[in-house]
Amino acid sequence: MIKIKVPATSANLSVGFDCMGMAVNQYAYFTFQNNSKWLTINGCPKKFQNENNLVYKAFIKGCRVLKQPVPNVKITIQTEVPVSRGLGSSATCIVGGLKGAFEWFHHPISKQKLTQLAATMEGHPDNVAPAIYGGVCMAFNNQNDQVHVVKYPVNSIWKFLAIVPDFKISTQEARTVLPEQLSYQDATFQISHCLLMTHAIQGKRFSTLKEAMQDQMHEPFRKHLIKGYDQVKTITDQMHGILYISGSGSTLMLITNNVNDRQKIAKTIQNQFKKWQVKPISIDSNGIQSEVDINE
Ligand SMILES: Nc1ncnc2c1ncn2[C@@H]1O[C@H](COP(=O)(O)OP(=O)(O)O)[C@@H](O)[C@H]1O
Ligand SMILES: N[C@@H](CCOP(=O)(O)O)C(=O)O
Repeated sequence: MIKIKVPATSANLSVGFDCMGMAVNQYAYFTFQNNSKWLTINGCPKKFQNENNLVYKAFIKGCRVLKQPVPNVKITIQTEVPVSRGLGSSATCIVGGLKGAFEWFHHPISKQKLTQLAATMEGHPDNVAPAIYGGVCMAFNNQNDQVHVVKYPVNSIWKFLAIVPDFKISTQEARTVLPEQLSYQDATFQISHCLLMTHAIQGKRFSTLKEAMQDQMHEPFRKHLIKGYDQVKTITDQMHGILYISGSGSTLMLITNNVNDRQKIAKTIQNQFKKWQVKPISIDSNGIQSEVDINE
């Protein structure tokens, strides 16, 4: 049996639209086994238990890349990553399915190649890169469509809180609200703030990270999709927190520099949003893990 563990990811990190992401300690587990039927998929909502399942599609893509026939397979999914909440559930499926195919045919695959294939399926590399490498990553495709990944160190002072609303936002839909063009002024603002952010997360200064995490590229257009955003932003601003929309939402990610503030903010938000999940989260530094169990 092939067992694969893929971390959830929080993409964009405020000012790194489509190129920055962070792996976090919530996981999707996928197993791939021989099957007498052509396909069985367990452990996910009924509507995903068919050939359109993203894990299976990625598995097929992996088989095609290897020029191998698609085998009969039983896929079991067990996941802590909520669907369409901006925590990279689709990236876990794509990365897990591709890796599953390479393991199936005992074919090693480099992290770079896996990122390349996964980013092509996902359409942007900012979730798949940290899901594969772990930590905070910057990733982009160059003009020859080769993916570049850089992993940034993060100071252990930063504490994270995932604020997960009780409603979904599909990434596809959240991309339709973005404008088609950006002015030079906004581009300069964004580049400078993203550079500052990559510097600030390595350091300890709260005011520098807060200054850096002011996005102009997607949050102003997406925040209206998240009912409660303004309320949460007011609380976090007043209580020594930094807030950004995780991926395309609906999750809001809070950053503080001490666990006491994080706990107080969590309590205040949970009191006002009883149906939301408010949970401390930390960085996963390993990325995808896989093992083949020959006894199962
Ligand atoms: N557990 C799962 N089983 C099957 N498909 C899943 C699962 N989790 C996510 N997906 C796929 O990923 C899609 C959600 O992707 P997306 O809207 O980008 O949200 P997210 O921000 O969570 O990545 C789902 O519509 C489905 O196709
Ligand atoms: N850069 C993408 C990231 C989407 O992340 P997800 O976790 O919501 O799938 C975007 O902002 O559209």
